[in-house]
Amino acid sequence: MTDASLAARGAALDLLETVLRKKIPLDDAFDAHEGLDALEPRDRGFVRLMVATVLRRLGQIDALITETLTKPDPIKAGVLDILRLGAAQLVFLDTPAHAAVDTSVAIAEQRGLQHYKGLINAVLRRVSREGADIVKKQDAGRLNTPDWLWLAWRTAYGTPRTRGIVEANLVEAPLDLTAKSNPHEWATKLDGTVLPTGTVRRASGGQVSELPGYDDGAWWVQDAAAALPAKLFGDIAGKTVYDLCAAPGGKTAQLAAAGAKVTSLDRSERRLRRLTANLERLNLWADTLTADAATWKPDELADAVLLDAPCSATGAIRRHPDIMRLKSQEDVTKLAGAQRRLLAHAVDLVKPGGTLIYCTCSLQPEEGEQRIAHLLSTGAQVDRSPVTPDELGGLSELINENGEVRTLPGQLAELGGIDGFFIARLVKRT
Ligand SMILES: C[S@@+](CC[C@H](N)C(=O)[O-])C[C@H]1O[C@@H](n2cnc3c(N)ncnc32)[C@H](O)[C@@H]1O
Repeated sequence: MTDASLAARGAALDLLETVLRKKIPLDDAFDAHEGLDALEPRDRGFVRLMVATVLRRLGQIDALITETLTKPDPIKAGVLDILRLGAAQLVFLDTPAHAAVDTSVAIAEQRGLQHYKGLINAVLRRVSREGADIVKKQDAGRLNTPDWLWLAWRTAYGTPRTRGIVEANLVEAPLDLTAKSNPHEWATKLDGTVLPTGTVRRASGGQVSELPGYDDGAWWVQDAAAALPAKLFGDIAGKTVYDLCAAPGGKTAQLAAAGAKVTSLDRSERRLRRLTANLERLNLWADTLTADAATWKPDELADAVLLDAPCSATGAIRRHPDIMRLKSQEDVTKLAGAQRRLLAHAVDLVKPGGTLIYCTCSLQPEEGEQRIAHLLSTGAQVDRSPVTPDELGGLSELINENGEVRTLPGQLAELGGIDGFFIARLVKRT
């Protein structure tokens, strides 16, 4: 057991505790952890993989631990987290048994939990012997999905499509990139493929910043579904666009690359700094502004407005499994209220005849379909402008009966799936 392997497990334990108990998103916890910089990139990658696997498979792992516990007594949170990380390595990450068990016992010692070393050793040895058979019999998709999400998705999409969502959420998403131009050329250079919608897709893994074209700003990371809203403005060259919730800037970059005159707003100064840095790398330009999009009053109305509203992000669980452990139905209700206010105000920022696109990376109808239905029921001066299959590379299954885009993670499975997204295009009445 090396110092590095122990340090990696220690960092993973810290991160798991930060997400599960302090309710801090994994990306933020990762950025703030001081010990990670001392690790090799490969070990840092393994830390993230261990934590993401526990968060993705928490229901299965907890059921497995319960089944293999020698005594049914409740276990201390710190001990449980060590067991969870150990079990994830043994059953899902193919870590050799001695490495997973020995490091787990050593971490317990380091954290003042020496009293539990015997229990950790016994449970993990049993998991290493019986774990694979036990998880084979589990209903993985259902066990790992919190009840509130399972019920909400079944109500909205029915059981077969919910099955598709939860199965897709078990697997890490591929790496999707938007190329500034020539996606086919970049797909060849990056050993990827081009999806019907134009996204360049390659298998996940490795350091993104080491890939060809990163330093030259030839492309940026953006899920295939997240790349759709900006495309639905059509030919946007020379038009004024307000990107109201813009950071970290994936959609601003698309609009700027397409020749639009973009003003990018975000309430968070910190996130807006990331947007500026991203645009700099890409050699693209937009006006930026820290402001509340629910009240911001520009001097002029825009040809086009994009509202990529803050949401529960339940469509992005493949990439961010922590969402399942952090969000609740109360969050969805609260966010829907904010979206309602942002959407009503966004209508007022569009010129007559101009286009408003509303989108969220949520699977919850309260943050998608219901927001548009509600807006239209209030008599807002906009009409739906239905999306047609040719605008999505022929993928008609991504369009609902109202001409809105509704993607589900179980769709396009043969191509590697797609994040869950909702997109509505509206036109301001003249
Ligand atoms: C879904 S993210 C946007 C992603 C971005 N459009 C992209 O493509 O990279 C939502 C953003 O909305 C911002 N936000 C939340 N409430 C806001 C408000 N009232 N006014 C402006 N920005 C807001 C958040 O800081 C966050 O950066």
